[in-house]
Amino acid sequence: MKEQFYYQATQCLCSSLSLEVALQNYYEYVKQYLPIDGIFLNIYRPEHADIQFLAHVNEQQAVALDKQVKISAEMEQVLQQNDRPAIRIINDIHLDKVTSFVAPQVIPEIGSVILLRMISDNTHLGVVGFYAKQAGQFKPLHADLIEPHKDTFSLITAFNLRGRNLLKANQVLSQENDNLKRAMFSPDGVVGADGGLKKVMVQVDAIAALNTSVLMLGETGCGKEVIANAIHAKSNRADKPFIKVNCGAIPETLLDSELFGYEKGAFTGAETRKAGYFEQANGGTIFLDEIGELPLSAQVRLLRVLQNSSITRVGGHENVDLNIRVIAATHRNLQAMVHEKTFREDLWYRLSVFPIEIPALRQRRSDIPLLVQYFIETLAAKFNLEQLPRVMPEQLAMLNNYNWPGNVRELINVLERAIIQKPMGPLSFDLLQAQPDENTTIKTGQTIVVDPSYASDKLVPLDTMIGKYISHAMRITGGKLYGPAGAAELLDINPNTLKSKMKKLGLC
Ligand SMILES: Nc1ncnc2c1ncn2[C@@H]1O[C@H](COP(=O)(O)OP(=O)(O)OP(=O)(O)O)[C@@H](O)[C@H]1O
Repeated sequence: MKEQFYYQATQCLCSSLSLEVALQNYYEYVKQYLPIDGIFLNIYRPEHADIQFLAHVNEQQAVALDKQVKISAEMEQVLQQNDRPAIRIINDIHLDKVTSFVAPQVIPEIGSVILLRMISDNTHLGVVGFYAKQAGQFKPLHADLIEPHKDTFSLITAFNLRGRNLLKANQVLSQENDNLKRAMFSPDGVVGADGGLKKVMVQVDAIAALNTSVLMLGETGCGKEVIANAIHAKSNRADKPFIKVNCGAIPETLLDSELFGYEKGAFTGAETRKAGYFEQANGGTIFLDEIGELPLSAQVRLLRVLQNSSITRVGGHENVDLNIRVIAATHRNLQAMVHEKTFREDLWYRLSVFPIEIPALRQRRSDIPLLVQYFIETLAAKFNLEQLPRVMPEQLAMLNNYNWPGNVRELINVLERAIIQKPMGPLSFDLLQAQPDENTTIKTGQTIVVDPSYASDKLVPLDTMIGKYISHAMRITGGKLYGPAGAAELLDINPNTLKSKMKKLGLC
């Protein structure tokens, strides 16, 4: 019977890597042979002068514990006596100084207990306590039954402690990793805030708290809106609206009503009063993207609004006072436009109080690996991938060397395409075959070879060709359709016509 009991009980103890689960399985088995109400397991930690409870099981629960009980120097002396018996029956807990002090602090209802010492590498590791709520429950035959389990208990506890230490080390590492990421990715979602955009972020920090207008300059897709967002998030308007207006995407005839709103009955179809973007942004920040695309007539009205800090809705007479911070952005050379008289000088002065120039991605290549990692994580979450796809070094080198005319937006598109094609990775990237020269910009009318294989006698349906050509243009612009250097401009077609063509061809 003893062998059978030993065998079965050992099997239970080795049934799980989780201490409390193993202990529960063990308890369920041995309680058939012992008058016990529960089992606890603790270790002695001389370096902390305490006893740490690791697990407790009883009829109701099986829990992992991390509870420490400080002990006196006198109690420590007792624990350090190596000649203490391997197993002891304490039928009245009050008769044992250490146990009566320690055990009730974690498990209040102990009347009697059998303590099984665990030894590891010749040192006292701790004890397993088989307890009953009532006093006087245990006999030597009970101790005889469980005494052979002490080595197995010592072993699984030592392993569990090693596991816990590894887990702690892992948690520390992952915390450090998070801290590093936070430092790299900055709380406002600006990747490279500590790298290639450091100078920009110094300017952001300097200007955020003020109400000064900011003019954001930089190529398309380089992150002007991201930085505008960061300014807003760091300002005392952070809990107020941030309204983005793409000045290049609003048809000239609708500009006034979109920007300044309208009164009921102002024009056919104006059935109710509507607040424009400026009113919606009141108290917060308005981000006027593609400001260089505003026609001259609209520039005058914008200047007036900025000077008076108020608007008048279309069809109305009342002035609506505004408290707004203006951030404008453009990829154009506004100063040159001022010289060409396509941008008003007075508006330029008004907007360019504090210009911030965002460097192009190719001017801060050191941010590319960070951006790649960040967007792979973002896209993996978007596509519900369980594992992050890998990027092989030679592919990363390719991304590092590429010219990035569409900047970060193009990088996101390249990564998204690669992930869609091979979600498990390793990712390979489909960059523009001909790497544009550093100083080359793509101009309207420039020849683009879409796919040389079509330049043969074998003809394809016209829509296929058009679809391919549009996709190619979108790739070049990093997905930008509207505005200067957008696909519509490159293809010399009205953006709305292009959009509907894309819809028809299933491209968007
Ligand atoms: N530093 C960055 N950190 C994280 N994401 C970025 C960063 N820069 C750009 N992005 C991402 O790249 C994309 C394009 O950025 P954004 O819209 O800010 O560029 P933009 O310069 O305003 O473009 P456009 O001139 O076409 O309006 C966005 O999805 C944005 O989230």
